Amino acid sequence: MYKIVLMRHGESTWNLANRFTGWVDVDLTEKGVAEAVEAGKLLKEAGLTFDLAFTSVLKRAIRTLWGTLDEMDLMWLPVQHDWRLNERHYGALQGLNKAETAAQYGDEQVMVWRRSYDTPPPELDAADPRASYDDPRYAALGRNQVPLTECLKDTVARVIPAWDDTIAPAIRSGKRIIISAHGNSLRALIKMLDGISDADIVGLNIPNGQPLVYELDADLKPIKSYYLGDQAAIAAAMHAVANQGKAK
Ligand SMILES: O=C(O)[C@H](O)COP(=O)(O)O
Repeated sequence: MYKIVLMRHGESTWNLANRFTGWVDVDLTEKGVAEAVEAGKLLKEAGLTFDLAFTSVLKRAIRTLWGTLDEMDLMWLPVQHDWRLNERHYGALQGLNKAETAAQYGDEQVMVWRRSYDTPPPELDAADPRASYDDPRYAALGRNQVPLTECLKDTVARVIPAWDDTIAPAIRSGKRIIISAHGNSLRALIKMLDGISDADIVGLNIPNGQPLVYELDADLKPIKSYYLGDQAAIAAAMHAVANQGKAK
């Protein structure tokens, strides 16, 4: 049996401001930093430790990992940064307030943009300075690999190869791993692991900074999964994430 840990980054400045973030590289709030440390405490209490970490190329996930590993006295751990673990690209919505967007376009439309499996938000213009073409962290990617928007299906199409190419082989080789990533890149991974349908994935919301343990069998199929920490607080946090896209 293998045990792996998935964790969404702690609260970011744009989580606090309720803005669509996607590939925008915003930092953690003080609360987000504290959540990362608290996650480290929970992991230690659960008797978990790691040999290798995976994260995205966005600082909210990286800094969360740092805070957690620091608390666990594991700052020496090898870390693989992979753009394929980035948040889902939120297209032209990036930077907009979610509740204001719902007030303008309606809760239903925003729900489609946030949670439908295969309808992406409106695309960024390729000439928009917010496009990531010139960002050095994506220099190795072809222009057609740098998204201007993504639906969850598009995110699945990059997260699963990251799992197959690097994460799954590391687990099979016996490495105890933690993945610090994002709400929607983790939804993509969990969809695959748990075999969740395109319709049912709409209802899955991931709270910030809470370690999610997956116990996997020899074929890397989940035996069970559970969040560490205060279960009522976690349920409330998931509910709050679900409601972020509603007009106030
Ligand atoms: O990119 C974002 O805005 C969030 O990290 C995830 O947002 P969502 O829960 O609205 O998809």
